[in-house]
Amino acid sequence: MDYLPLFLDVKNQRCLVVGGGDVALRKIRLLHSAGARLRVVAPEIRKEVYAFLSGSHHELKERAFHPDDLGGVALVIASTDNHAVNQQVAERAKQQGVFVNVIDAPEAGNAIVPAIIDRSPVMVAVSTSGTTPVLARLLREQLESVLPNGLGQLAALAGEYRGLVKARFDSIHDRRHFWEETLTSDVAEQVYAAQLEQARSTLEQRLAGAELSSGELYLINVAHNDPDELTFKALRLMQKAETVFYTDDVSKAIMALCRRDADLIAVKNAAEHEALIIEHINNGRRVLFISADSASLITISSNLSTLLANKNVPVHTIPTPRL
Ligand SMILES: C[C@@]1(CC(=O)O)c2cc3[nH]c(cc4nc(cc5[nH]c(cc(n2)[C@H]1CCC(=O)O)[C@@](C)(CC(=O)O)[C@@H]5CCC(=O)O)C(CC(=O)O)=C4CCC(=O)O)c(CCC(=O)O)c3CC(=O)O
Ligand SMILES: NC(=O)C1=CN([C@@H]2O[C@H](COP(=O)(O)OP(=O)(O)OC[C@H]3O[C@@H](n4cnc5c(N)ncnc54)[C@H](O)[C@@H]3O)[C@@H](O)[C@H]2O)C=CC1
Repeated sequence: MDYLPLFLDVKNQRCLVVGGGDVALRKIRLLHSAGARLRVVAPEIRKEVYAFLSGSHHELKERAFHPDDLGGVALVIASTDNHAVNQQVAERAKQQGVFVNVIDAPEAGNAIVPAIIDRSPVMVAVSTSGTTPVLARLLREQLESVLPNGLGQLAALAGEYRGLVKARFDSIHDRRHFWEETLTSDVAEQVYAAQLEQARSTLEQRLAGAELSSGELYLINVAHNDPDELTFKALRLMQKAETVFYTDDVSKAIMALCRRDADLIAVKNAAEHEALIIEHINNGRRVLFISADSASLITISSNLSTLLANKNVPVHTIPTPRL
């Protein structure tokens, strides 16, 4: 990882943009929409910038960059069309310990502006670490087309209820379960259909009536060991599972798609882990057993089915067994 992705609160923070051309305008709009106080320095500043930054808490200076411009700033964008000037701005900013984004030479600076999907409060940012900005844009466009418009409203609504949900469920595990179910339930559909009041009442009903979660078991065979060959269902379950038992023949690329906070347990001899698997399920956890070896999956599947008989535990097997 060459860059650390982070979301910064720049409200009321002084941010310096050196340059006042097309690219600078794009960055100025972005900083402005995040509530920054701007200082723009350039011999020629596009007129849109004046129209845009009319408030008194912004400073516009129609002259070349001077190192004193860095005084008191939280973040710098070097966005002139003069490579040497951009380098100088970057050097000075880094000397002063201020993060700087350089629009014509990312390696000269230490911050990158990503392609952004803004469904505030939900934000998605894509970067190619400066290698291929057009790819970042194309990915952003693809993601835009699959992310519902109402995503921000859903997050805002859920945010209002976090305190109540915390009070309702003692363990983080049950809270997580509640949110995973709720955020993929009718509540989400109602928010997306702009029926906010209805969504609110459905959420409240779920909160009032929700039972403590029961465990689940997912059995996935990844014979191909290639992430591109995974089905949507396999991926969804991999991202739901809180405990993952895996055999060492599963590729790293596939394991990387499991949820980040899952407990990963390496398995040599599946039979030795059956009791532990059952224990996790009985504790209400969603357990995944994943292997590239179909024989070991068939064995564990039939052993666990016997042990779980009459327990009403949902079991999902992928690929679906053919009769
Ligand atoms: C390193 C970075 C610096 C930074 O942080 O600004 C950078 C650098 C450079 N961009 C160049 C060119 C173009 N950039 C765009 C567009 C975007 N560029 C953005 C970010 C970044 N660009 C950062 C890396 C992001 C990452 O990690 O991937 C986006 C995502 C965000 C934004 O700027 O707001 C925004 C898309 C927003 C969106 O649509 O969502 C287009 C137009 C297009 O694609 O339509 C072109 C013209 C096509 C071309 O020439 O490639 C050049 C060559 C200049 C030249 O040749 O003269 C350099 C310099 C170099 O690479 O050396
Ligand atoms: N990061 C990105 O997304 C992209 C970066 N680029 C790069 O960005 C560069 C700038 O592109 P544009 O904004 O379109 O150029 P532009 O010509 O519209 O603007 C250049 C600006 O730099 C200012 N400037 C020049 N010398 C200065 C100095 N000493 N101090 C302060 N300001 C100074 C000018 O007054 C002008 O406002 C291009 O040369 C290209 O290398 C181009 C496209 C996309």
